[in-house]
Amino acid sequence: MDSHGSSLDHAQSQLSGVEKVSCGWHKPTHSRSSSTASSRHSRLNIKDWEVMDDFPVDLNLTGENMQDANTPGICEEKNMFHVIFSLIFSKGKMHGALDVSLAVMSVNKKARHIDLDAGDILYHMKAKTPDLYYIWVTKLSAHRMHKKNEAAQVHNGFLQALSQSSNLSHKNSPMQEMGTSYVGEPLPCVNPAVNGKVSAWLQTQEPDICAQELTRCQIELNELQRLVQKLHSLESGQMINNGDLQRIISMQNLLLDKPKKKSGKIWGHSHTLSRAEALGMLSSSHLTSSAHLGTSVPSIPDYVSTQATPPASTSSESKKLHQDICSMSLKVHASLRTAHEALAQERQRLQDTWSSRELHQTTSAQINNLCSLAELDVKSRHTKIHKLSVSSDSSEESFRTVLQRKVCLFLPRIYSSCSHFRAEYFDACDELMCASSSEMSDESGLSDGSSNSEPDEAHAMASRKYRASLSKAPAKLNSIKNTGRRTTLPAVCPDNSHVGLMTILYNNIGKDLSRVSMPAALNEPVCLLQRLCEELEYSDLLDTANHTDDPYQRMVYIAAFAISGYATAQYRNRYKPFNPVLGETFECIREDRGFRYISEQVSHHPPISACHAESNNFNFWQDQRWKNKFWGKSLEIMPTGMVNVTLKNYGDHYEWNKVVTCIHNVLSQQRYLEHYGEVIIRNLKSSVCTCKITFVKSRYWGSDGSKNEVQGQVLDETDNIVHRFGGFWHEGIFCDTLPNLQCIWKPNPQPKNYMTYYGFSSFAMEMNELTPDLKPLLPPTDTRLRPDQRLLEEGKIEETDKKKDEVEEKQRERRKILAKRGEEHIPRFFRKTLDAAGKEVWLYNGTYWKIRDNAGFVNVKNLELW
Ligand SMILES: CC(C)CCC[C@@H](C)[C@H]1CC[C@H]2[C@@H]3CC=C4C[C@@H](O)CC[C@]4(C)[C@H]3CC[C@]12C
Repeated sequence: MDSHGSSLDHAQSQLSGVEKVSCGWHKPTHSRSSSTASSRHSRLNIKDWEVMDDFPVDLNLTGENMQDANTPGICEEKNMFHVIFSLIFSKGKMHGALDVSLAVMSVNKKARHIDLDAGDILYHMKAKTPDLYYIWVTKLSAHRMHKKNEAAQVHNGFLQALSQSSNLSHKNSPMQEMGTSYVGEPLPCVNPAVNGKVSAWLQTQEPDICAQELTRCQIELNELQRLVQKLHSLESGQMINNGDLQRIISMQNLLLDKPKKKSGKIWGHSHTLSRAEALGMLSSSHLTSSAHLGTSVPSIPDYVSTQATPPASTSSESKKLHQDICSMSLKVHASLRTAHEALAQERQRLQDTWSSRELHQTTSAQINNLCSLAELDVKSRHTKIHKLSVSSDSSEESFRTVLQRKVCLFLPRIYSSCSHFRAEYFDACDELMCASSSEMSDESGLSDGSSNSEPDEAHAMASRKYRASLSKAPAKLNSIKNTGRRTTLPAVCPDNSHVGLMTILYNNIGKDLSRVSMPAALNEPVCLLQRLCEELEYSDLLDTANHTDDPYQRMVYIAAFAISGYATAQYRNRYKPFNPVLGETFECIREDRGFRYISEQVSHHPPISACHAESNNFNFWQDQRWKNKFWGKSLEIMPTGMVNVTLKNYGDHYEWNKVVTCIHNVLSQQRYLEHYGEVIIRNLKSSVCTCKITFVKSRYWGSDGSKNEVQGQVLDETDNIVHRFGGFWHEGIFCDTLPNLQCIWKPNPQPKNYMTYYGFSSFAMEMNELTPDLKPLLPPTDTRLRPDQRLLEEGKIEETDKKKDEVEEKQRERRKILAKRGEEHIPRFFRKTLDAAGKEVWLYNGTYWKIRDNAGFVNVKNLELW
């Protein structure tokens, strides 16, 4: 390997901790969740982050001159990185690859972090030393630049190819068909070849606005050119040939260089005209006395006087011509402007099409490169919206807009809030940093930092085994039971693939996703309060736990319940739940499942939803708030609240955290959800056992079969594994250490045509149902009575949009009134308090069911929210 190559190896060996969630069966550290990592994160400064912006791309750069462009070693870079940047982090095995040039790259020099977001995969890396950080950033940047220039070349080649192939079609250009005279050579700025090709290209999708605009532009430009030529011929009178011109110019210069004293002071100072000025003078002066032209050359005084008093005979004609040229120029300008707009739209459309799967599968590598050009521009926008990430509990309203030099500002609390996922990342790094020398001598030069992780093969085997066992296990039948509730929605979901999310996000830079008002077509007819209730779909697992004497087995059921809440995400990535307004409530009484649930939006800034459910077997409560982090293509949602469950028979109080939910490819139709990180379940009433669940981050290089994997262990007081279980959060959980091998949980089958109904499960379909007998019992704040959500459910999209604006406006007004009075909104059914760890939590205050069961909401004062 050449010296460059070995330095790369060395660099690789030192680039630690490609972010990962370990796949092995290792024991959890019994420290309290992510607190140590959090404090470390909180020290990171927002202004230390920078999004590596697109390098200036010179469309004409060739492979050779790229070497000159201050980018030493580009060719070697190419060899080293090939088209993709390979990530190797386990004993020399190639584990993954991503196209660095298409990823959004953010760096933090101070912390030596490099993040690459390729939409499907999000890598967080940390260099061990500043030198290595520098080497890596330089290499990655150089590679990105190289790729972009390469793409630019392909783009040029593509255009050229188009121009050659459409020479014929150009002959029949619309302009000629319309009989426009086309005089002389084209204007340099309007290359008819390119124009013809572009319009030919665009015309394949007739009727195409771009083609029309361009045609009009071309016609106007030709008209303009005709006028200019007329002006020229008028001015020259077709009497001057090139030789004459030369002679005139040089003589003029001769005279000008030695101006007569008197005449040189005409403007009060001696004025030596430049060659260009001389030309201008000539063109004007010879208008004055065309009879002299070619035989005598006017002197400065002549010139000046002719400027002052142009002969009447020609002035009106030339004036008219000038006016025509002026108005035609204005027209051309306007046309070009609209053409530009049309092209911008066209580009967006192309980009959307590009995102569609079929195109991905069928296009050639060349087109691929061409599209990456469009991506270049998209990325500079990404840079600007990168800051869309924000902590929901930000006291500031806004995130800062990214600076022109693309410095990306992340709020520090994003880090301080980071869940296990980030915590693990840091732990992994630390581990690596300590591991040092032995790893450096490792042949691959890289380590995955998970020294205690199970070998890949064993892990793969285990997950295959779980999957096979799961597929054999029958689904629980409770979903098929007739509940007497509706089994479908009143209307199918709207197609929202046309909604340009990019524009929405771009126009809302600095706002939390939950605060961005989106078109109704992006919403699903449930709100977040209802979405939280959906986590109780498999409450039967809690019932089982409450009837399981063995505390370790009990824990297995609690763990399965914690995982089951994520299952619905599999089909729910196209729409966004409604954001509840402050004071909005939602109740859900399920006699069939034996629980009743109440939730309330208790805070608006930051948005916090609190909920509580009770049954004969358990109590369940949580307050959910989350922070978003936008990485350029993916959006990570980091919930911060804890989930609580108490079991009536054993007095257990389980508490656990939630993992990160990542919306991959958030801006495109390839959007999908992934959950990753670690959940630690503790029983606050007993230390007999704890449980650690790992939501395995998908490996890009893995087949789809490895997606959504979950593994867990129940550990005794001395950290011995008592039970192991695993599976997939969308397919089920299997435990092979229980007395009989058992499928502990399997999601209910989806209802018929679920994709035309927002991907809802049967349970979700039942959420917003409003029956006549229920209506009078609900408080007016109940989500079921929210008019915009109801309209959406009925498929009335336009009306929903209007109503949604009204509801949101009303909320703003209420807030203003409160602020004026210096008052604060006080939630009705939940109170804020501190838990044992000193964390702020929202607990049910017991009043909701009291009112409902006694006086009824019609007899008490309620908020009027809509
Ligand atoms: C722009 C739109 C159309 C994209 C779709 C965004 C959807 C997928 C997002 C918006 C809000 C998100 C939810 C916000 C909060 C939580 C609570 C957390 O504990 C689990 C994930 C969950 C439930 C998220 C799932 C994904 C979600 C529903």
